[in-house]
Amino acid sequence: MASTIAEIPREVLETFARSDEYHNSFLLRPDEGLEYASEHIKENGLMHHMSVPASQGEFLKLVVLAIGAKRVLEVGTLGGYSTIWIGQGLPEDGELITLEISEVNAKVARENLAKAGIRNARVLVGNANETLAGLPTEEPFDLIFVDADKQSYPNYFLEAKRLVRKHGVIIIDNVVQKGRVADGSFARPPAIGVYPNDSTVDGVRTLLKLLKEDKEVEATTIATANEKGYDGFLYAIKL
Ligand SMILES: C[S@@+](CC[C@H](N)C(=O)[O-])C[C@H]1O[C@@H](n2cnc3c(N)ncnc32)[C@H](O)[C@@H]1O
Repeated sequence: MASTIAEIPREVLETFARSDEYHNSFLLRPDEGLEYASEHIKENGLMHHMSVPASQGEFLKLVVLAIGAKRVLEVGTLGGYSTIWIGQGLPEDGELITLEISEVNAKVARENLAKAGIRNARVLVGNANETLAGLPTEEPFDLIFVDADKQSYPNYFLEAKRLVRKHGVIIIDNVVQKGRVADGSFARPPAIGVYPNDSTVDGVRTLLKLLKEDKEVEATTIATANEKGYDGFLYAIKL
């Protein structure tokens, strides 16, 4: 049985993209560093479609500015596109740590960050599950942005909650996935018979179950419709 929710007609996707582009044309300023990064990510064969859309990058920067963040942690760097947006919101003495499993991606990200003039960012290479476990709680983060392998989301959330300050913000990307997360035909692994099996969906579902029981955070899902289709991110505050 194929999922019906996941299949968004092309005309609808085009409407999302057109609308996003229209709004961006009024709200986003051209930025050489970000434009260079997008191209450099493509030239190096990285999966550029995995970078956040520009409107979401601006949102991350706005959150950094709104909460006066000085220490930010990102899980999932790719080529550093979202890292640049976050870095642009940070003050001179701010600190940004971004975690990436791939040495190749990290190299491209470091080049992009240097070109964009983001000097206070460090890319730490390794499996984020292990890197996070080694980060101390003594210097908590103001904002943590999670955008890596979805099956690790439950652990990334628990680590983020441990490492973020009281009333700090945790943003977790791709929690809607074109509606697949809420689509019962995507079964928990191991899937059987005709049912599709998707561990990225399962990671988000487990995260949502954790949040339902968690009295230490307040959270909501912000759905997004843009050039990348229909998705959403989770916005949480540690109480
Ligand atoms: C969606 S991309 C990140 C996009 C980036 N935040 C942006 O918007 O520009 C996810 C990244 O997470 C990395 N990743 C996947 N599993 C990981 C893991 N276990 N530890 C650290 N990084 C991981 C991937 O290599 C990939 O570069």
